[in-house]
Amino acid sequence: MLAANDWLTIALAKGRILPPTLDLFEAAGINCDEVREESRKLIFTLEEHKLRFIMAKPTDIPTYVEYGVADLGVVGKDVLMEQDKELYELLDLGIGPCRLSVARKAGCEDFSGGYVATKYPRTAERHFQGQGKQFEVIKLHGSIELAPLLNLADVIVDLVSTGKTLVENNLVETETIAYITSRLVANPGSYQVKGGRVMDLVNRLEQVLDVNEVKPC
Ligand SMILES: Nc1ncnc2c1ncn2[C@@H]1O[C@H](COP(=O)(O)OP(=O)(O)OP(=O)(O)O)[C@@H](O)[C@H]1O
Ligand SMILES: O=P(O)(O)OC[C@H]1O[C@H](OP(=O)(O)OP(=O)(O)O)[C@H](O)[C@@H]1O
Repeated sequence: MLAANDWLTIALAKGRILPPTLDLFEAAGINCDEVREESRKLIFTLEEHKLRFIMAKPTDIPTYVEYGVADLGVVGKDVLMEQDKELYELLDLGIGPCRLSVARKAGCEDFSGGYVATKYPRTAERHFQGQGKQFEVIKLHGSIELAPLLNLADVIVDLVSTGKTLVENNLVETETIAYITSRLVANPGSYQVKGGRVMDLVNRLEQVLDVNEVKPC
């Protein structure tokens, strides 16, 4: 008989990375139909696989995993870099490819210092401190591209994928800080105690990723 700790709880990010995450789990043999249905349910129990999915905001995923209420989580590298928690990063899932970049208004001078608007204050600080620039970070929660247009900030640090948002707002990308994809992360304690189950899932996902040949972004 399976022991209680043969159950795994996985925190999944609601939003744009949820559909490709479910695609991946399905390809690994885990039927996610119930999770895909339009619903306000936040916890899904998959008895057959002894899995529990919890649906959380992307930026909260590391917290659920850190405290061990989720054994595993799927979250963007952008969030992991910003929060820098003690989690094990087990797999690059290749989902949600984009880059974290610096951008400014087209035609403006290069950034030598000033105001930086971003959802990622710690990452931005590390970046500009490393360049020895004098700056002040303004934390925003979305539509970051507004900041330079309204002269709230000289530059932004934000995610770029197609580049459409920058182009449509007359902004230009000047530096790439990091290439981003979503990662499978583990609570270190869960990794020790539930190693067999965790590695079984990792192996299944790895096989799917091998078939799909995740390309570096
Ligand atoms: N334009 C994009 N293209 C591809 N991946 C992206 C893009 N924007 C964000 N991502 C990735 O998807 C993750 C989740 O983004 P999503 O837009 O769903 O949530 P969010 O805006 O960060 O959070 P919230 O919904 O709480 O505001 C990000 O952490 C990042 O890794
Ligand atoms: O290069 P693109 O393909 O245009 O994508 C980049 C945009 O996507 C994200 O915003 P999101 O859609 O999550 O909205 P938000 O501004 O509310 O965070 C990101 O913050 C950029 O604004």
